[in-house]
This record gives sequence, C-alpha cells and structure tokens, in this order.
Amino acid sequence: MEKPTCGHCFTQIRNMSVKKGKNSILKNINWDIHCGELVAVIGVNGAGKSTLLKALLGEVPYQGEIAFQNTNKIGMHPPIMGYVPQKLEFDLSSPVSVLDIFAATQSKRPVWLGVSRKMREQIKESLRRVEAEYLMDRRIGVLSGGELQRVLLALALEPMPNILLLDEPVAGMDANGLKLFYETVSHIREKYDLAIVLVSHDLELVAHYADQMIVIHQGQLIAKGKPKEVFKKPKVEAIFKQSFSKAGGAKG
Ligand SMILES: Nc1ncnc2c1ncn2[C@@H]1O[C@H](COP(=O)(O)OP(=O)(O)OP(=O)(O)O)[C@@H](O)[C@H]1O
Repeated sequence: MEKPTCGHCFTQIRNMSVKKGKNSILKNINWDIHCGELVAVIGVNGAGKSTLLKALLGEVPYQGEIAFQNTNKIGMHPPIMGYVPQKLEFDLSSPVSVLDIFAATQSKRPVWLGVSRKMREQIKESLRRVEAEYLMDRRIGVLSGGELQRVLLALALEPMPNILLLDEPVAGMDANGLKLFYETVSHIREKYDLAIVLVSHDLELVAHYADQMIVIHQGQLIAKGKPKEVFKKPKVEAIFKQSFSKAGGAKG
C-alpha cells in the first residue's frame, strides 16, 4: 500500500545543473522530494550522487531552481537541511565525548562551565531518538562505525530538518548496525514526516526501505519511481547488471 504523506510540503528541483570547469557534473535534474518519504539515490561511482546532495545543501553552486513548496502557500520558507556525511575524519585519541560534541553545537554556554542539567537531559532525548542514549558519555574515538553514524544522525536532527540528506551513511557497518540504522531512519521519517534522501550502493537494502528511488547516471536523472518499478527498467537493469548478479537480484 502507498505510504500516506502529509502532502503539504515538497521540494521542487527544476532544471538543476552543476558544472565544474568545462565538465557538466549534473545535467538538467527535475525532481520533487515529498515530506514523509524516504528516497534512495543510486548510481555507479562518479555518477553525481554526492554532488546532487551538495547542491541541495548549497555547498556547490548550481543553475536552475530549488523551491520548498507548501501547498497552501502559507509560511513558505527555505527548508531546514540535516546532513550525515559518508565519514568523519577525526583524531581517535581525542578526549571529546558525544556529550561534548552535542553541547558544543547546541549550547551558547562556554564549554569550560560544563553542561547544565537541562542541556544534558535535552541531549539524552536527542540521542534516544536514534537509540543511542547509552553513548552519551563515551569518547567519540571508541564508537563503532554504526554507533558514530547514529550519533551523527542525532546531530543532524537538531533542529528537526525538513529534509534529511544521508550520503552513504552505512559504509563499513556490520549487518546489525546496518539494520538498526535503516530501521531508525525509517521510523524517524514516519514519526516526524521528514523527507529523507539517502545515497546508497546497497541496492537490496534500499529496495527494502525506500519509498521512492532515483537513478543518476552520468549526471542525469534517468529513472524515478518505486524501487520495484525502477529496477525493472531496462536502462537501470543494464547499468546495475553486475551489482544485481553479485547481490543475487534486487528484492522489492
Ligand atoms: N571538485 C570537483 N572538481 C572536479 N570534478 C569533480 C569534483 N567533485 C566531483 N567531481 C566529479 O564529478 C563526478 C561526480 O562525482 P560525485 O562524487 O558526485 O559522484 P558519486 O556518484 O557520488 O560517486 P561515488 O559513488 O563514487 O561517491 C565525478 O566524475 C567526479 O570526478
């Protein structure tokens, strides 16, 4: 059954193109991202997936239009974006804890005064959303890949965004971490009616969790729709033939 969305907000992307020097990295992308939907962005290496996310974030200049629409035209505003990167480079021996990172990003209070009880409770609540409150006092250097990504996810949800962008957030995670991450993201999308855009190479997992899917190939959006339908398109099948056979076929 089709997942209902609030239907009141969506982001319209019209004729979006990105150039780097003489190279066209993205060409004329047209796409609507609806609230309450988890959209997977798939494509082979170098297709332009990360560039698409960076353009949405405003990190790379683009031509064309991105408009956040509200069907009743009341209170239209630029969307709040949340972002979880592929990976985070940091010094593993750093004494910084999960609590310190949250406090530094969310409190105006000087860090040497410590974290107030109220702030501690708020941070705990943020971490609870992603089933990670037990990580609050751990040093970030000791977290597993999956734990760190859940902490980054909790950070990306403060403040609660309209669109959450996840750039291959699951690379290097074990099977349990993967399942927990996808289930958490899925639950958040339902509970907060967010639009979630997830770049992934894991076709089988995204086929299972995504409501919609777009395929980027050589900078162009070549297919969009429900994962099952998208995977049946001959163009898409041809591009991913190798991945399909490795994964034993994509399941919708
Ligand atoms: N700063 C840059 N300058 C020039 N070319 C770039 C730059 N960033 C990306 N590109 C090129 O743009 C194309 C798309 O890159 P992008 O990283 O968006 O692809 P991707 O689909 O995310 O790839 P992957 O799956 O390997 O992460 C590639 O050919 C890449 O070499």
